[in-house]
Amino acid sequence: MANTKVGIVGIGFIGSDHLHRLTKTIANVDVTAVCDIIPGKAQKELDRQGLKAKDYHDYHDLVDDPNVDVVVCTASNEAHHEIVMAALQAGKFTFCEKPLALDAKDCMEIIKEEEKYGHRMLQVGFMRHYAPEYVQMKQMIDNDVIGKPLMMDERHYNQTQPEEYDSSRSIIETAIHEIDLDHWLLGEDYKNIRVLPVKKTRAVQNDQIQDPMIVMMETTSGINIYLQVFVRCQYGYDIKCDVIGEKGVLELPTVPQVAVRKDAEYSTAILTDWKARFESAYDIEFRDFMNHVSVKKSPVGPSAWDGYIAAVTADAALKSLADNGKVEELDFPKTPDFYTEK
Ligand SMILES: NC(=O)c1ccc[n+]([C@@H]2O[C@H](COP(=O)([O-])OP(=O)(O)OC[C@H]3O[C@@H](n4cnc5c(N)ncnc54)[C@H](O)[C@@H]3O)[C@@H](O)[C@H]2O)c1
Ligand SMILES: O[C@H]1[C@H](O)[C@@H](O)[C@H](O)[C@@H](O)[C@H]1O
Repeated sequence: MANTKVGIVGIGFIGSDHLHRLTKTIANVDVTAVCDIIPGKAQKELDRQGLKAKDYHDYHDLVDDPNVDVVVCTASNEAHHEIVMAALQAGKFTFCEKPLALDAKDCMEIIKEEEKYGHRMLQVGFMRHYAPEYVQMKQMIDNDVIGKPLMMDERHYNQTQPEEYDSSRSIIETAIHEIDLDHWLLGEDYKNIRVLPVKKTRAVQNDQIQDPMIVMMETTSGINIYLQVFVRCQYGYDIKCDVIGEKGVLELPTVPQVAVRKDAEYSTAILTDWKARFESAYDIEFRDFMNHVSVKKSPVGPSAWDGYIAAVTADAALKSLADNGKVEELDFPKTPDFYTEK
């Protein structure tokens, strides 16, 4: 069988990483085209990785290229909606990094476009669904290992983010992982969300940016989730997830690192970025996505509907933050059959 031809739009940090993954780790794929809005950026990355592919500057050309079967969108958040719409309109299976779009309204437009095909065409890059440790947590919750979950205690810390990374990105780009993940882990919708502005770090010189922040969510059965988001914590990339149940606690493991005993110290390293922390999750995610779309089967990973649910919740979170932590009630439409049919 011929290799599947992939085009990648947006060759920044994760675009370069997925380019490497799709050419070196995932079998039976050819990356035939790349595109970045910044002239020369994609070509420079091709050269750095010793690869050859068509280099476009306008994503419309990549999407319409008959030598591209599948579109991977790794462009900046604000470009996702237009790129995904164009890819779907061109009839291409599409992988879009999270968030699916900037808000729920744009996600709904994507859903309407996808529904025209009568089957799923799109997967969203919520790769934690593929991380073996989260998969195990989900199985343990489903198998009642700790009884009914009562609370969750989470941390999403980045070592740093650029000056322009504002509070809204902390929600729609950072907290969106847990917003999506927790509802998948627990198998419940959210009832409400609030975002508390807390004492700010001096690591950002812009008093309009709220960093850190505390995101609190409650599910329909009353499970309370407490998530600290801190995108300039300075010390490392630190992800925590505890699920506290009636009979016990599930703890997300930290990535195993060799411990060093030396000079009267005992230490283990902390990772500094998402690339290393979730490397295997990204690999498994792409293997699964490509296994399906390469034989023209619908992808089965996180869907546009998951992207929409996360965006509705993120919209409410932004509202809460603007309103000094007011509780925002959430109400979701029933999941369309389209997204539940196997
Ligand atoms: N799943 C994850 O864990 C994960 C990790 C990192 C990033 N992401 C997501 O991936 C996306 C990219 O993040 P990044 O850190 O690589 O950002 P980045 O800024 O390094 O890269 C984005 C690239 O997209 C390009 N771009 C923007 N608009 C474009 C357009 N219209 N056409 C073509 N190229 C365009 C930019 O020039 C840039 O090179 C974001 O949406 C982010 O949320 C997801
Ligand atoms: O806050 C970052 C997250 O920790 C990563 O996992 C990526 O999603 C990245 O896009 C975000 O900026």
